[in-house]
Amino acid sequence: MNHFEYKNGEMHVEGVAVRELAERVGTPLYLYSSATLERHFQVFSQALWSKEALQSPKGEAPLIAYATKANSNLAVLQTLAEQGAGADTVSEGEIRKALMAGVAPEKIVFSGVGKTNDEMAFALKTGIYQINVESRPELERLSHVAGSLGLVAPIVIRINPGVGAGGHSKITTGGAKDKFGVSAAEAIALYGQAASDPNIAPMGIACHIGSQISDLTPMQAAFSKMKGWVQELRANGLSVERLDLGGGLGVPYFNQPEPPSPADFAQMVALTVGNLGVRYTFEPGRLIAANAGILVSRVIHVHERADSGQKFLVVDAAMNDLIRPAMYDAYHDIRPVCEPKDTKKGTYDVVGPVCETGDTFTRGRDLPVMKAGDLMAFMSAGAYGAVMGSEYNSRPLAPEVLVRDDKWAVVRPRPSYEDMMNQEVLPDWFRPRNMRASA
Ligand SMILES: Cc1ncc(COP(=O)(O)O)c(C=O)c1O
Ligand SMILES: N[C@@H](CCCC[NH3+])C(=O)O
Repeated sequence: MNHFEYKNGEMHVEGVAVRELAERVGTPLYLYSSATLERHFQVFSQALWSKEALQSPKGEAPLIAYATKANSNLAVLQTLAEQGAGADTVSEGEIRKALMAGVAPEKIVFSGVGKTNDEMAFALKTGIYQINVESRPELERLSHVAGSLGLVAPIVIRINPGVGAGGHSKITTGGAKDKFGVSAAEAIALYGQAASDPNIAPMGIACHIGSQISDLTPMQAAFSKMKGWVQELRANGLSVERLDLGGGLGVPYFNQPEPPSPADFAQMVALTVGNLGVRYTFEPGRLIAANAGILVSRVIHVHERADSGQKFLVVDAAMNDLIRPAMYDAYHDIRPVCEPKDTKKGTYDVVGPVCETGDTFTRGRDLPVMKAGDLMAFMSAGAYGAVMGSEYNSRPLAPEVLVRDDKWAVVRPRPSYEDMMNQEVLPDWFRPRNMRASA
């Protein structure tokens, strides 16, 4: 069931008309469907939870740690926490948000190549499930931090399997030259070192090879290498209780290769690494959030070049609201909020007001004919949308609205210009003496 549908010619999110929300809250704005978030989490989790080969020896189901970075709005996190989601986090801020949303510490994973000592200390004191260690200096610092707190750090070591995959080179993480994780040989040496360190409890290994992966082949290749390394560690007399296989499964962005379903993914995982005597962790982000959200924008005007006839649809959303097209040449389907009666199409470059040519959502796209004031939606914008927003060009961050059935709530308001500027004022004492208010 799709929760973004046209009813009486108008796009609705669940039971709420998008036009009405745009009028009440103003544009640009992000809209999320609770039902879609819940459904995506359940479909993915059930696919993995239903596989007997993926139960741990103690009978635990895999931990599904939602990759908070995809959309860390607290209301979104809370919605997912209520479904049983854990959280894959990459900063103290994300750990704090996950906790505030009600995710239990024992369901929180902390990844990232540059955790600071303070962040490590916070994670340890919180008692999270595991820290995914990505390098030797990190392991050494973690040992020191844990020792000084009198705590033992539960870790897995992130291996860079040398198999990169994903929708763009900037989001491929498992290639041998990518910054994430250590080589298998180094991981095996580090694991041994960790096992003899009283401040560290090595629990297993982790990998995550990229994002927007539309083919199971590279995942299968990486996972089967991971299985080999679990066996190698055990052959060295080391205990391995956990295997974290990351996230990365792609979503159907309109006009792109259809990615494998969660059921196909679960089947591949069970066949490749099932029954390994470990507890599994998965870290889906985009899969849960991307198609649960849209960015709604209004056409400011249509600029038609007099000489060439090139038409620019100038809209009030910009690259500061949704950076994916500028950063990864990403494709987002664009739909009118109100279905036009006329089936005529126009060919448009859709651009925002920001002073960069990169602030172009698409070039030469055939869309229904649009005019100033019309509303349109960038589809599949629930993941890596609002979270990557900035105030570039002094534009306030777009507000976020969560819908459930026929109810809605602003779950992050648009900041006022005063809020935006309050922090940036030059203190009086800093100014030349003769220019101070007190002078
Ligand atoms: C370690 C880790 N886990 C999970 C994810 C989530 O990826 P995705 O949103 O593609 O599922 C990422 C992002 O690529 C990541 O770096
Ligand atoms: N921000 C990226 C995904 C990054 C994945 C996180 N490691 C995107 O919008 O596609």
